[in-house]
Amino acid sequence: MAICTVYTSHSLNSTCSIPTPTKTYLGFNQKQVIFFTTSKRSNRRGSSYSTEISCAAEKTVVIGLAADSGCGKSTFMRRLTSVFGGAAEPPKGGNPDSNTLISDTTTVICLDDYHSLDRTGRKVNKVTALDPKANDFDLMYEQVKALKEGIAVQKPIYNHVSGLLDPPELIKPPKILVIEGLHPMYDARVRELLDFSIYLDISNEVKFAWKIQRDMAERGHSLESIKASIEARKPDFDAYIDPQKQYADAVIEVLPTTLIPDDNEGKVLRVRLIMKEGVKYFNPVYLFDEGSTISWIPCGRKLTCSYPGIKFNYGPDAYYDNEVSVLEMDGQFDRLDELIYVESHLSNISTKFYGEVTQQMLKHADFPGSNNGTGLFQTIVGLKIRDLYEQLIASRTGAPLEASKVK
Ligand SMILES: Nc1ncnc2c1ncn2[C@@H]1O[C@H](COP(=O)(O)OP(=O)(O)OP(=O)(O)O)[C@@H](O)[C@H]1O
Ligand SMILES: O=C(CO)[C@H](O)[C@H](O)COP(=O)(O)O
Repeated sequence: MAICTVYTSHSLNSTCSIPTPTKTYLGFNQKQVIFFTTSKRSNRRGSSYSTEISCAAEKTVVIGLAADSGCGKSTFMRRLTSVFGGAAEPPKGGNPDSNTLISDTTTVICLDDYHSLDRTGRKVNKVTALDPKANDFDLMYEQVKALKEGIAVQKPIYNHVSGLLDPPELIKPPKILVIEGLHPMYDARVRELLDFSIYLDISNEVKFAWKIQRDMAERGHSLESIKASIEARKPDFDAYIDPQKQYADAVIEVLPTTLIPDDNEGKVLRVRLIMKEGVKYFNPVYLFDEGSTISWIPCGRKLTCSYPGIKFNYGPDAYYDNEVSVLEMDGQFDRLDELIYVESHLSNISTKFYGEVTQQMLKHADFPGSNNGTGLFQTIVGLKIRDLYEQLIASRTGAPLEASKVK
């Protein structure tokens, strides 16, 4: 049983399309839809959005994932949705260029959809997509808030193929809403709505290597144009995107290896999982002994390590003004099945059975980063998010948590 709020018809105003609750009842079934209505308002592009009202009892859990373009958000999302099971697909029968991915449990929306200026508009106004002036944070806030409260929204679509703003698509409140893109933690109001936040912090050297790999090899761009595009984005990236990492509950930092002196290939990576202490329902992962400082080279008899080997570090640290735990992996795995050896030395990884991390990594061995810390830490963060979701839901319904967790 849960508390449901009944919404009745309401007068519209120009800034808010969410009706005012009038009565609160105790004891409705969690999923019961109490009332349905439609509200309309105009946005600055002249479209109208309708709002569907459902019972707000089972509130959506909202996760924010921030990173620059081409920094592995889609790959991370594929790992995350896989942890929850079921395939993630674009809305059925909708715009073929939709950026949304829906699975049984999760809906991933791309914040590019809140660009208020299309490609031409940005060119005319001489702003990049990273500039807040090119994005509608009021609408982002209203819609994420509505979804969190169990209210469906008509979300705009930014079409990356045409560079235009397409007609909106209906997004229903999922169990877990992931908002991924350039600015999930930029606007304080949106930030407040997040139950958990992640920042993918890819160093310039590595970003460049990944961009070359994708945009040169797969999209036929020239080296000069890739360099120019990174340089053109850098000032706005530094001003508006990078500072968001201070707010993240978990940061996955990707740096060049230190195992190969003066490495400039960017293939072997040093990856750091920076986990904020004191976040409700999130217990940082640790290696061997919680709170200690550990350095571990696991290349003994149980793990095949070719040059330059693998090195783990773990320990407490400070990040911005926050107390954090940092787990670091430098190097790459030769054999993914042997990851179980590393997994068995990690604690608080929120698996439901022994070897679940290794199983997930083997399942997606073809995803970028599966042989190094990017894949490992993305998988672990996915499991932590599942755990956080289950704890949050249990706390709301008062149901006991299942006792099947291994770690
Ligand atoms: N962990 C990784 N290791 C190596 N390369 C990676 C990794 N993650 C991503 N890449 C490279 O970066 C490219 C972009 O990855 P992905 O599509 O996941 O990023 P994105 O942030 O969603 O990009 P965009 O915002 O441009 O759609 C991949 O095609 C791949 O070449
Ligand atoms: O930083 C980005 C987010 O992924 C894109 O550059 C932005 O969305 C603009 O997209 P496009 O280049 O397709 O017009």
